[in-house]
Amino acid sequence: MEAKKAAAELAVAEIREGMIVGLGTGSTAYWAIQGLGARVRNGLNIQAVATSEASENLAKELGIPLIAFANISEIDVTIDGADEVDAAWNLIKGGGGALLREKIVAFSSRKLIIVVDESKVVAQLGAFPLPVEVVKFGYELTIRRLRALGCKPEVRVVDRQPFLTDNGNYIIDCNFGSIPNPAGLHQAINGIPGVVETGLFIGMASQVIVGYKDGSVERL
Ligand SMILES: O=C[C@H](O)[C@H](O)[C@H](O)COP(=O)(O)O
Repeated sequence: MEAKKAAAELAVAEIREGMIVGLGTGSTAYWAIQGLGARVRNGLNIQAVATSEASENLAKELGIPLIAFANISEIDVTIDGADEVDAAWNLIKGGGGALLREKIVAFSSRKLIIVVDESKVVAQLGAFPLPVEVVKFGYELTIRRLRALGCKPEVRVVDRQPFLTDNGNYIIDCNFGSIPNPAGLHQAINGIPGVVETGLFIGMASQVIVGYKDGSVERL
């Protein structure tokens, strides 16, 4: 917890008066939203957009003002977590199932700050099963096409029910073991009809902040 919190707090320190801020999802982004809430209570004037219903609810509880997407063209800074980060700052995201909204928000963000603890930093992506969001229609066929790309795909199940994203879709966790060519794989998966988006974030991170168990933090 200390590692995630320390990384999140350093990211929150970069938020300035008047910014539009993207709120990530997950246990590390949670600390960033808490930190932002504290700064808002101390008078910081910002507006936020959220990458999940959970983060939106948390922002509301903390009194962080939210702005509709219709009223903005760009987000100044988004702070979000990741499941894996490689040396080129390519990411696997979606462990919490929020990858589609996260990618939509990240794509329109001038700056994407990724906050992780040290366990997420890897030499090569792929030990963490890659989350892929797919529509329900024909998902059995979509899974076969995913398997043909060399992974062991599994429909994500929570409480013995297929997990549904905030968008009403399934998540297929694709265990590749290792992903030597993240950009190529992202393209191949997104080429399968039925796939909505992959959890591979290629060249999107502008900054990576790593927290360590002893509470220290490092910018990569
Ligand atoms: O869908 C969830 C997101 O991509 C999270 O940012 C990611 O899974 C990391 O979450 P956490 O900070 O809880 O490890």
